[in-house]
Amino acid sequence: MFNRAVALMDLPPGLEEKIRVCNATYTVRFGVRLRGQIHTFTGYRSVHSEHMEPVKGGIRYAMGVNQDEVEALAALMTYKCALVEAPFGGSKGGLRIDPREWDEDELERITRRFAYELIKRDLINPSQNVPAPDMGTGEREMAWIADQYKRMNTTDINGRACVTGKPINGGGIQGRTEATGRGVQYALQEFFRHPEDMKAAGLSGTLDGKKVIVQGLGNVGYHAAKFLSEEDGCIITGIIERDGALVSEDGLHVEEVRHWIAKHGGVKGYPDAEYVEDGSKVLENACDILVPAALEGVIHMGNAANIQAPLIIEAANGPVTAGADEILRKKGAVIIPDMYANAGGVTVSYFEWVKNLSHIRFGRMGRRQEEARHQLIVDELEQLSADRGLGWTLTPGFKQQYLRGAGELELVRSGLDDTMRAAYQSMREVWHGRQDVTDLRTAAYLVSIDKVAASYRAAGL
Ligand SMILES: NC(=O)c1ccc[n+]([C@@H]2O[C@H](COP(=O)([O-])OP(=O)(O)OC[C@H]3O[C@@H](n4cnc5c(N)ncnc54)[C@H](O)[C@@H]3O)[C@@H](O)[C@H]2O)c1
Repeated sequence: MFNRAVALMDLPPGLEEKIRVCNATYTVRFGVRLRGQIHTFTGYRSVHSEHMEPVKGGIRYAMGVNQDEVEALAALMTYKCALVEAPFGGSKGGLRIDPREWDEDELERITRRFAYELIKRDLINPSQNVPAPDMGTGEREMAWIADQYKRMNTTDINGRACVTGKPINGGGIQGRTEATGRGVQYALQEFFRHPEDMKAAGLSGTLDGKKVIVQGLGNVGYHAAKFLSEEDGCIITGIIERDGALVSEDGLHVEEVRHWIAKHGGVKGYPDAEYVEDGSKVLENACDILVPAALEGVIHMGNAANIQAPLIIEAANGPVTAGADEILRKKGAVIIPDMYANAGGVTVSYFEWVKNLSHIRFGRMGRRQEEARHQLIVDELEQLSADRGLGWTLTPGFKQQYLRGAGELELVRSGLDDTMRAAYQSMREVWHGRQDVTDLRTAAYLVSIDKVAASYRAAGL
């Protein structure tokens, strides 16, 4: 898919290869004494592109983690950050572990040891490499990593910015936990503002009443499904989880299904819905919008022709394989690509990082006369960015809300909404503006590779 895009670009000779390759991948194997014996774990941190630093990307805990996967995900982070103008290069990390096999104390020891290995090599560092949550990790793991960094760098005043997705009382920012799911919602809201785009998928009207199937009720899928059903009137007709799927044409109650899973360990037995043991078959059910929000490669050459959804939004990273992408495009389905669709997480991570580095409390100060102070802070942040060539930009909505003394959550939401709208506009200008571009993924690649190339050209190699 990268190749399809670069074939349409006029890059200087050799730059395409420089952008494509992953700069470095560090593999770590470490032992932790647990349950009376030493267990050896394998982890990775891959840096795809350092055209901007720090580099950024989540840390995933899953048994399927391997070098190829983290490198592909690190590359995706480069393009994602460029597309939403978060001033970072791309990185990704992973630990080959099934987190459900270990209790909390054990996971803390494993996480701290993994973090130690990465911190001592500057692969976790506020100015060089800043991880975030991904599959199998969340704010708890990020808090352990931040604390580990602090212990090893006691005098680093910017230490909190070494990782994002932290809990609020540990230097996090409001709205980060749900940011990726919220971004999926904003992306769909933006798509449904454009009749021409809806028409391309054979859809019309608004999100209200649209039938949605979601795969994965984890961090991303749960929040996306919750917001779409509670705030936009979507009907969640299918939820696919590890142990099977639930189907109900009348709509599933996302919060209740989530509670059921927490209590029973899976969806099986949930009342008032049909249970389908082979959950992946439900990806093929008729609906208006399909939201794969769990694993990569779930829509492949083997099932792509059977997918009935006219609109697929890639909430997960890489849920549609390259072969399936082609089949779906030929069928006329529209795919909102991962590099845009799930960029809400890194966008709000960027706000958290800026908050940590600026040592400024975001949000309401309580008094009208604070407005002048807010203006000063905005001016100072922009000046700092200009002086140091950091490329920080405060979006117009964010600035407006900040100046009127909005709370932190409002700031985060408006900044995220601005970002998702602007990035969508940049993709759709290419999608509709060029005869040789017929899909949003190619458009997204063109926009982002162009930005990465511009950075390399400006910096020199
Ligand atoms: N967390 C973030 O901020 C973030 C940001 C960008 C992209 N992503 C991507 O979104 C995807 C999901 O991440 P997450 O953070 O929500 O992970 P998570 O671990 O919170 O949730 C994953 C969910 O998928 C379910 N699942 C696992 N195997 C499944 C299967 N075979 N069939 C159906 N469901 C299955 C799990 O039970 C779980 O509910 C990943 O591709 C991740 O890279 C996450």
